[in-house]
Parts: sequence; C-alpha cells; structure tokens
Amino acid sequence: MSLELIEVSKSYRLSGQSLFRAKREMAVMNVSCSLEEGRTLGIVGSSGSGKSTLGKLIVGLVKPDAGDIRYKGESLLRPQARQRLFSELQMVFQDSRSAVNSRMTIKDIVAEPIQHRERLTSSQLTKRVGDLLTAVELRPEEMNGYPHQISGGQLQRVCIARALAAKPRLIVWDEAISSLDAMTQWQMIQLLQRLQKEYAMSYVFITHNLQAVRHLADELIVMSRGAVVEHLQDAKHLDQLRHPESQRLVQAMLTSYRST
Ligand SMILES: Nc1ncnc2c1ncn2[C@@H]1O[C@H](COP(=O)(O)OP(=O)(O)OP(=O)(O)O)[C@@H](O)[C@H]1O
Repeated sequence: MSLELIEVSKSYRLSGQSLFRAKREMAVMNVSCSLEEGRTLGIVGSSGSGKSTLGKLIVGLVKPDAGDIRYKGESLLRPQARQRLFSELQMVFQDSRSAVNSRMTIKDIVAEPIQHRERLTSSQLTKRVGDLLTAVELRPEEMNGYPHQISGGQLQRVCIARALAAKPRLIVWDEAISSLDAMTQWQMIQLLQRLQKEYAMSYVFITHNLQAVRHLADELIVMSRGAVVEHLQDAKHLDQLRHPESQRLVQAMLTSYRST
C-alpha cells in the first residue's frame, strides 16, 4: 500500500478564541482511507467538508491531532521518515497566481525544488527546466517570462512543472483545474492522465467536479462535515452513490448540466 490514513483527525482553533481553553472545530474526523501506487483517489464533498485539510494532512502541511499517516509502510509522523519522504508528496492548489512569487521568472519558479535537491550547472538547470516545461506542454522559451505575462491555464502548468521538478511519487490536486474554463479543464485532465502514466505517480484528486473525478479517479470518497460518508470502489459508477450527501452532489452536477 502506497498511502494509508488510519483514523486521522484534525481540528482548528475557532477564530476569536483565546489560546487557552479555546473551542476547536473538527475539520477532519476519524478518516481512514488508502491508495495503491499508480492509482487515483478522488475526494468530493461540499464546501467546508474537510477535503483540503485532508490533502494538507497527506503532504504534511498540517499535522493530525490523532491517527497515523503511513506512506510506503512508514509513519510520516516520525520526523526521520518525514524528512526523507515528504519531497515525494506534492500538492498543487487552485489559485496558481497566489501560489507563485510574481517577481520570480518562470525558470526560477520551476527550478526552486531542483536547487534544493541537486547541484546542477547553469546549462544543466536550463535544460531540466526546459524539459519540465515541455512535459506540461509549454514552450521552453516561456522560462524567461514572468507569471503576469502568461494566462491562468499556462501558469497552472508552470505550477505542475514545479511539482514535477521535486520528482514526486504522489500529487494531491486541490481543485487544481477548477478555476479554468471548460475547454482548458478538459485539456488539463488529459495532461494529468498522461503525466501520471509517464511519471508513474499516484494522485489524490480533490474537487467539486464529479464529471472530472469520473474521468480521473479510480476510487472515490465522499466527505461531509469532516467525515468520509461514502467510499466508491469504482469512481466511474457514480450511479452507485447512495448517501444523501453524495446524491446532493450528483443532483448539483445534473442541474449545472441542464443550465449550460
Ligand atoms: N487554517 C484554518 N483555520 C481554522 N479553520 C480552518 C482552517 N482551514 C480550514 N478550516 C475549517 O475547517 C473546515 C474544513 O475546511 P476545508 O478547507 O478542509 O474544507 P473543504 O472541503 O476543502 O472546503 P472548500 O471546498 O470550500 O475548499 C471548515 O469549516 C473550515 O472553515
């Protein structure tokens, strides 16, 4: 098993509460799930159901209050394992503009994770960044530009190239294609499928978009108020979803179809 979450919980201190005796809100409650190598786990749920928190727990951006997160058989809560394995776990967010430093060139943005790991000559680095940009279907010459000079869809590809630069084995996509128009979303779904095969990666795909999840995911979990309320072994069969929260999401998808 590549990734395993065992009864993981995470709460946040409610804003406006004092540090001592503060009331806490449960964002993720007792969640257990797993993901085999090379496969995609879709996570859907309404706003505030805990999807992003679960993604952040997986890549170590937040720490669980309880439970365990195991990757390749090791607990990521152990500092040694965490240090060794966390670069293999990357997360790509929805808002690419705020995920990059607008004063850095595209080359420096993509090169950052490489420079943390390896010592390359300047020409080796330029070649590596060019290859990564080609992998996400951008022209290598784009590396000399700045984020404001390219479209949102192109910038999201830059963020994907930066994630790939860390040589990940697993990527958490947090609404990573949601802000793009329908045509660009479709192109991105195809890009993500191709990259997954080429780089032999596992994906956790967080979205409101059941249509996208049907294309990308093998398995699907539905979250509501921090808990997993349904687990579908085959994400292609959305018609097998039974929980009222799942059916609400399906209804919302059908309604948005009818109105387009
Ligand atoms: N840093 C934080 N501090 C305090 N509360 C937080 C924090 N991050 C999330 N929460 C709360 O935790 C709950 C789960 O939030 P989370 O962002 O994980 O849900 P989500 O399903 O990803 O929502 P969305 O689809 O709107 O992004 C929400 O009630 C949210 O307000």
